[in-house]
Amino acid sequence: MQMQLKNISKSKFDVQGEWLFREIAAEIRPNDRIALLGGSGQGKSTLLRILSLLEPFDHGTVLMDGRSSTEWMPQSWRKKVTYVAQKPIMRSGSIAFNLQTVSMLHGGPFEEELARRYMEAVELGRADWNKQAADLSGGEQQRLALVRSLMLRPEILLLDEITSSLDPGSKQAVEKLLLEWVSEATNGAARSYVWITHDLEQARAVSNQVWFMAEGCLLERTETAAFFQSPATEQARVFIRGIQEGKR
Ligand SMILES: Nc1ncnc2c1ncn2[C@@H]1O[C@H](COP(=O)(O)OP(=O)(O)OP(=O)(O)O)[C@@H](O)[C@H]1O
Repeated sequence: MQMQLKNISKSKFDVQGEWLFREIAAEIRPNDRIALLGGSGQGKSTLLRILSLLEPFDHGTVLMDGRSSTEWMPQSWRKKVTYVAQKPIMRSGSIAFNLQTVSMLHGGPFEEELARRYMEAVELGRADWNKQAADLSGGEQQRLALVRSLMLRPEILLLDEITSSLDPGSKQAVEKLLLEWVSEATNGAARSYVWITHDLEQARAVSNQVWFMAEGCLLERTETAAFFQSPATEQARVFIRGIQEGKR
């Protein structure tokens, strides 16, 4: 699955004639592992929500396999491209009910073995499936939401700070699972992800490319090692230094 972003622009909702971001041009190719980096409020989440057709945009075109998003049924698009939010939304009911949501929505059989494998991989293997999802901790909900998204068998995952509430052990488990996931295929089609993170160690570990947003633009789009060794822009240098100094 190949996605192309052709000059996507989004205006600020509160200021006429001003842009949240402008003319974002990029592509997501099979097997891409992209870390989307940038300061707070750049519109990274908004961009991912746009790419999963959860939000409109003002200018430009998004294409999947050469067809514009306007030619796709949103449900068909979202079956291939799944956005995983930072704040998980649980359906009221049990863990089992939440896991079965996907098959209910798509009218297919519930793939229990797959669900158990993913739950195990995110260290929720011992969870009681009869427990109310609302009673899980924030980090547990975050992992359950990821498993639910994986059950959709997407080809492109758009991950929005999905380990922000996790302890280091669970965070590593999620990273390992997603690295395995992206190396496998969905019905013969290669997978890819775009992963928003503020954790530079994580970006290094999970990505082979970086998209860096600043000043309302996609300022850098480069191979991960090159981005960290010698960022091309002053903005990226300041951004990396700022995070590193914040950690000391
Ligand atoms: N049209 C718009 N759509 C969405 N957000 C907008 C818009 N116009 C202005 N904003 C503001 O821009 C910011 C965009 O937030 P968004 O979550 O997309 O950024 P982000 O880069 O993901 O930030 P963070 O790293 O803090 O999560 C918010 O402060 C929001 O209020």
